[in-house]
Amino acid sequence: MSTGTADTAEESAPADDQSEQQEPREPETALETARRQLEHAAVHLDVDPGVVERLKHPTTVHRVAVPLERDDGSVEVFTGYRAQHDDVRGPYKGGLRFHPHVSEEECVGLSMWMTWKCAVMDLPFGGGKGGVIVDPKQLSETEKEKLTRRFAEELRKFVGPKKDIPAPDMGTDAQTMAWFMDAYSMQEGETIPGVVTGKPPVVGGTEGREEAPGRSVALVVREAADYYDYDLDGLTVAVQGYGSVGANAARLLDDWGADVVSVSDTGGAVYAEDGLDTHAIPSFSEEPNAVTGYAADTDGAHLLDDGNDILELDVDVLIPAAVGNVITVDNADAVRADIVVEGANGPTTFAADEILAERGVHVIPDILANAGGVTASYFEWLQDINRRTWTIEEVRSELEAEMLKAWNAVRTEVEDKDITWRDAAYVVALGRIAEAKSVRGLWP
Ligand SMILES: NC(=O)C1=CN([C@@H]2O[C@H](COP(=O)(O)OP(=O)(O)OC[C@H]3O[C@@H](n4cnc5c(N)ncnc54)[C@H](OP(=O)(O)O)[C@@H]3O)[C@@H](O)[C@H]2O)C=CC1
Ligand SMILES: O=C(O)CCC(=O)C(=O)O
Repeated sequence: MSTGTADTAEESAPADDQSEQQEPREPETALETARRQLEHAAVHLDVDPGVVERLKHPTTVHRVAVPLERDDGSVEVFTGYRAQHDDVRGPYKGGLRFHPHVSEEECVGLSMWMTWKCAVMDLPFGGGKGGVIVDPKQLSETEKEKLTRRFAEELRKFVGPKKDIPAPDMGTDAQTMAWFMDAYSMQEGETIPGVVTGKPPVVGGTEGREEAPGRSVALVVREAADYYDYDLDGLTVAVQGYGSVGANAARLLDDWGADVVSVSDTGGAVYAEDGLDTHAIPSFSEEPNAVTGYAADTDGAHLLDDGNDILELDVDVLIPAAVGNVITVDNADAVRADIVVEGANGPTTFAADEILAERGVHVIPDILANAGGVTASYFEWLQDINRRTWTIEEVRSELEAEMLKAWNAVRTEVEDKDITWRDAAYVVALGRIAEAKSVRGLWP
């Protein structure tokens, strides 16, 4: 975080000039992982190498200074980014993160994953991602609002319902999106709900957006369990991260009969052999850091020695749903789950992915598994444009239909080409993007 220094708002050159020949460090940055995944998957598709090369780079990265007057009267200047990766299929789309580890490189990597995610789901969007380097837990509600409004003002020229549509991600939520939409609309002189998605329904948000990424993770777990002949009833599941994605996935799987034996947050991981009562554990937005309290108060539940041990539990399905780079070369051999369903973006490094593949662990990638979030965002965008609201039942049923369509498209590539789920998801996405580029005649 920069304090008291005036980084002027500026548009920086694409953050992409590192040597691609260097041996990647472990853990890799999101950008390194995204590029290596792209190269790996492109081999399985007859696609112009020029297109692949272009897709390793973002179109633009906006870097802005976000000054904030704190409640005590002092002024701090935070740095924010918006990376815009590719828009051949439609406006840039992707979340905004408030987190101390936000960086330009991370935003670029995450924006690349958004491009693939939207293409896997066949949504008319490209990929974007942004954020502010800040720990939102250290800000009061008023400070969060002021920071969000100023960030929206700095990004105003670069976003819009037909240009780039932000949404929630780590450390941001529906309230953040409402402030962002209000600040943007005030500058534009009219209410423009479609500038962001993930808003509260009362200001143009859709029902079901908050639960959607977790719901899609649960749907994918259900399909993967069925594909690999596991019974959903009694399926053992561990979930790292008990926020928007993790808690919604855990609770739905619990409702469907799975045994969610462990969940975690930054305070630690709680374990109960017979399954946890997931509804009794408050999620991050309901009460941050509540997992440890639940463990202390509940018979039959205990904390694991180290929160990260959750990744090495002997369960049928592991759902990393917190942050990136948690499965690395250091622990990939110790993962004992049969199936990993990625709730977070980029939880598995490229090298760890190879280890898991060699060991026969099936990894269902983020760009498919957590795509329910952006799919519900698409539904919200449609509702905003049409000034018409959908019921929660409509959202859930359309979401399930879209997820099954994407799952089947990816499964077909897995079976036809005998490749991993990640490569298959990339093949589906890349095929659509390359075709769009070819038809539009965009070059490079
Ligand atoms: N929200 C969305 O719409 C979407 C989010 N994602 C991705 O899902 C992931 C989680 O996002 P989201 O659920 O929104 O985030 P939230 O901010 O709602 O929750 C994050 C959760 O992860 C926990 N956490 C953070 N670091 C660790 C760690 N090292 N070990 C264990 N738990 C940890 C937090 O714990 P604590 O409470 O202690 O801070 C919190 O419970 C991110 O990778 C995000 O990009 C993907 C698709 C859509
Ligand atoms: O809903 C969206 O637009 C994007 C959500 C997101 O950031 C993600 O899927 O990683």
